[in-house]
This record gives sequence, C-alpha cells and structure tokens, in this order.
Amino acid sequence: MGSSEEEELTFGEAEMNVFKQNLKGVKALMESGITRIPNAYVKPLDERPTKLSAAAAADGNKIEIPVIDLADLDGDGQDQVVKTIGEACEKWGFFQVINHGVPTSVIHSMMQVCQEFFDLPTEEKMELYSDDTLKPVRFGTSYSLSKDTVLEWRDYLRCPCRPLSDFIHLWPAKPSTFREVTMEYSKEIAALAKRLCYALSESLGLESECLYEVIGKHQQILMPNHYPACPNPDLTIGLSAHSDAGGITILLQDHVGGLEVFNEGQWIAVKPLPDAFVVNLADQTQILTNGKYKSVEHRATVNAQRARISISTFFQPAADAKIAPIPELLGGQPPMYRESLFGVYLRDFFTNRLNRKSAVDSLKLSG
Ligand SMILES: O=C(O)CCC(=O)C(=O)O
Ligand SMILES: [Fe+2]
Repeated sequence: MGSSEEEELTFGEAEMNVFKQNLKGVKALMESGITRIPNAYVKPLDERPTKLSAAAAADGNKIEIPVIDLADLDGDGQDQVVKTIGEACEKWGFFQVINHGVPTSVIHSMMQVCQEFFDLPTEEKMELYSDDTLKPVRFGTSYSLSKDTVLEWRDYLRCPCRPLSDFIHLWPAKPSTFREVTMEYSKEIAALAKRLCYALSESLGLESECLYEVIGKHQQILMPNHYPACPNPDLTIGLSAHSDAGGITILLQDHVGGLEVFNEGQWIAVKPLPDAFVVNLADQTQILTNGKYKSVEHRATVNAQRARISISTFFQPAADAKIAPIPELLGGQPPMYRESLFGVYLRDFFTNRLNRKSAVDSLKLSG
C-alpha cells in the first residue's frame, strides 16, 4: 500500500465523528440484515496486520510454533512428552497437539454444526444477540459494539459448558443437533484439558493435579468464532492482539488460517493442521507460575477469499477463586504478581477493550 493511500485512510477528528455516528447505527443495521459497514472496521495504521506482519512475512515460512505428538503422553514416552511441552511453554506459550485422543468424528461434527449455526439467517442468530459481556450465553459481533471504537471483523457465539445443566438449555436450539454435538465435543475437550494441565504441572515439577485443581475444574467456555471473507483485509482485523484471561485455551481451526502469535517481536502465522488443536497459555497460568510460563499475545487476521471458523475453549478458574503465584514455584524470590479474585479479573478484562497484555500487567508488583 502506497504512503499517500495510508495517509488518506488515517483517522482524523472529522472521520472519527462520522465513524461514531455509524457505530450507533450498526446494531440497527445488523437487525435489518446488513451486517458490515466497511469504514466502521478501518483500524488505525499501527493495528493493521500488514504493518506488524512485515517482519514476519520474510521469515514466515520458516518459523512455526511447535507441534507436539501426544500419543505417548500416557505411555512409556511420557517423560519426554512432558519435557517437550515444558520447553514449548517456556519458549512459545503456544503449541499444536496431534494424536490428542479426541475422535476425528467429534471434531468434524463440531466444525460442521458451528458452520450451520453461522449460516443461519441473521434474524435467527439475533435472537441470542447481546452486547452485555457479562451475559453467559450470547451471540455477538466485534468484541463489543458499545465499547469498541473501531469494529472487528468477527462474529462469535459464547457457550459456557460447565456445569452443563446450568447452561445447556440456554445454548442455541438451532441447528437441531447443536446441543448434542457441542455436549459431546465439550466432554472430549475437558478430558484433553485435564491431561494437558497434568502435563503442565509435571513439567514445572509440581504435583500432577496442582494446576488442574486451580484452573481446570471450574469453568469451561466454548466460543466459536466466524470471520467472514473481508473485501479489504489489510485495513482491519478479525480479533485484535490480546492474551486470553483464563488458564489455558484449546482452539480448533479450519483450514483457512489467520491466527498469528507474537513471539520475540514478530507475528508468526499458525499453519492450520487437519484435526490438530492449538493450545495456548493464558493470564492465570502466568500469574500462578510467577511468570515462568507466560500468556502470549495472539490475533486473528482475515482474508478476502474465504470465511474462517475457529472454536476456542477457555479453561478458567471459578469466579471466586483467589489466584496468586504458587509458593513452590517462587524459589525464594518474591511473588511478581499480587493475588486477585478471578471474577474481578474477568470483569475488568471484559469492561476494557482488548488491549494486548494490559490486564495481567496491571497485577505486577513493582520491585
Ligand atoms: O480465531 C482465532 O484463531 C483466535 C481466537 C482467539 O484468540 C480467542 O477466541 O480468544
Ligand atoms: Fe484468544
């Protein structure tokens, strides 16, 4: 993109005013079936993917996040798998897993039913629409229409899965197989998350169940994301740079690609692998491990050719869980983070716009 074009697209005060007027009308327009107003999605220059990706593009084909084979996690090669996971956590905080034990049929049905959900007519999805980020089950767009100053090129569904009986009746009733398929998928993902939490604890020299007791037992949130094809993908983003708030995240993505991870100052594209899961560490793991393992910034770019679906599952502590660095991991050093109540952390996380790692950084103790 030439520099004169960039200047033209930079937001000045006049453009912002036009944009703010548009924003008020977005929900009404969505309800009438017009879902995208292109200029409402034009990000400031420094948040557009091309600029930040320029360095990564040169190296993009060479650098990849680790791919870990879990076939031996419960067998003779367990120690080696745990060690590999520990190394991936320290260097990347992001890795893909294969031979993870979740049946391919469950994965495919889940992708299919999410596709069918997003393909429903807008007015049917709007029955679940809410801009209230504290509402447990909802369909939404961007991050929050009322808080975002520039919109994100994404729609999403949010479905808490645990305890199932509290939420399943609130999940979408259409497509007719949604609840059954999602229930099956969430059970399989819960089992995988448990194995991963055990491996993470072991890689840190902790009792196997330590992290699971804190982050795995309590909340499991499923969030399918839909990124429509975008006529001008260089000007906008599907999901801004952020780290996840909870403990660990397990993501299933289709073959389209768009997820990028920030590593050593570069954005690295995550290559979609059929039926693999992307695992990433989130903020509470950073706090619990006193920064030994870090939550990692990532974002989703969009493209002009194809719509993309990804399905995040967030494992996180209960709202009333007090989260602080685990004493065994301090090694005589003072804790780097102050204790916080996870519910309060999450409320602040949702009240503010996604802003890189500002939420976890705000708990840092000085000196
Ligand atoms: O769509 C993706 O690849 C990323 C989704 C994500 O980061 C999230 O849901 O928190
Ligand atoms: Fe995320």
